[in-house]
Amino acid sequence: MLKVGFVGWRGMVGSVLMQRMLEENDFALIEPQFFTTSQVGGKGPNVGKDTPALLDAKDINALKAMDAIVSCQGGDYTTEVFPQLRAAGWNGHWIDAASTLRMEKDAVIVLDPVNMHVIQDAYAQGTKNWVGGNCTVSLMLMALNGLFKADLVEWATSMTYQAASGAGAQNMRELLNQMGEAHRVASSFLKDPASAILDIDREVAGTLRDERFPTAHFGVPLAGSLIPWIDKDLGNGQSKEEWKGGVETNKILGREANPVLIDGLCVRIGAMRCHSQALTIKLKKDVPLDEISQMLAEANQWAKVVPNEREASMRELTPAAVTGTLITPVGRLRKLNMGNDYLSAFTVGDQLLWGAAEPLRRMLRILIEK
Ligand SMILES: NC(=O)C1=CN([C@@H]2O[C@H](COP(=O)(O)OP(=O)(O)OC[C@H]3O[C@@H](n4cnc5c(N)ncnc54)[C@H](OP(=O)(O)O)[C@@H]3O)[C@@H](O)[C@H]2O)C=CC1
Ligand SMILES: N[C@@H](CC(=O)OP(=O)(O)O)C(=O)O
Repeated sequence: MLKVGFVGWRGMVGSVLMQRMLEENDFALIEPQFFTTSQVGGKGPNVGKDTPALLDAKDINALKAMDAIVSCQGGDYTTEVFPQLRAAGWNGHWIDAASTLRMEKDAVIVLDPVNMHVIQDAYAQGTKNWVGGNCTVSLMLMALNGLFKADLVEWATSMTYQAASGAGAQNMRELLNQMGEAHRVASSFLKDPASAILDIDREVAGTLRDERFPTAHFGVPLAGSLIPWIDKDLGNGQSKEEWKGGVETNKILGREANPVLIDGLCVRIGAMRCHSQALTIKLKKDVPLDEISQMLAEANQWAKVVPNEREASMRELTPAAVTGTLITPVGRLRKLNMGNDYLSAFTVGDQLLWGAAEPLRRMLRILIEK
């Protein structure tokens, strides 16, 4: 049985991973060892079987005893520990949620429903570093898999609506505190059906701009507003999140030599854990919409096509409908006025499931089944 070490299992991504592994009965197939950076000697999570006490996640000798290590601990941990482990001669499989190693030559970005061929080729060539993709990129590829498989995409722009969870657990809490504060200042007006909406709006706008409004994590209000920048400023007008859209998509697809052009704007909105994105896709040729829908629906079992109708879009193509599920619905499919080779699409996906934990879980499963 594969000895698998888990680091970062009690964080937000790690907890979702544990939940999914329990649902799929993965722990029955491995010998798990849990690590920690803060609670050495403590008890690991309940995974349906006895596990040894928590070991120190920085103890290279303890880590070296593992056949595979799954880390959801974060980029700083990877930067510190991974090179030491390899330098110490460890030759096991490293599966990571952090972005640190994604673009390294000896690492594969894993999203097996989309790039099983890339994973299998790399495995055969001895690759041992497997990294989960950026959530926005993975969710876009899960939904649009059919179009990429058919090599129909000449270029695409992605305009995103990204949830608070992408910024971390503290940011989700802050969003709710901001919502609460906005409601609090308006509550006496809301109780009075005769109150003027512009009075309510003035109170809310006032608190959003008040220096006491809770913004320690986002830096600015998100509730009642949005933030049109995610991740670092690359200095060329592009955010790092936007840069990832192009480079990670092509690396996942194994198309670095012949890249598909992907670019867009990434925006944070007040959703909890589902990222959405609106795409404009330039097709290589005019393909009828029914054929496109069929390709998308057949590409993988999670890419559900939602009819481009008001009711269905409002009910099925929203963060509220998708949160906590593995489906990556795609809808608003329409030929744009620019021409029959211009397609619009809208997708939604849970950024902690397919956006983070699920590709790692499935990669571990691929290794278990080898
Ligand atoms: N958030 C996201 O949407 C995504 C994140 N990722 C990547 O995954 C990695 C981890 O992110 P995320 O899960 O958000 O990180 P978290 O901050 O939730 O967890 C990271 C670690 O913090 C420690 N920790 C300290 N206090 C607590 C607490 N109260 N509850 C839980 N854990 C605590 C734990 O380590 P210990 O047990 O050792 O103390 C935990 O493993 C990052 O590299 C991120 O880039 C990837 C895709 C999406
Ligand atoms: N940057 C993403 C979340 C994330 O963790 O991305 P990455 O794994 O590429 O660092 C977001 O804010 O929504």
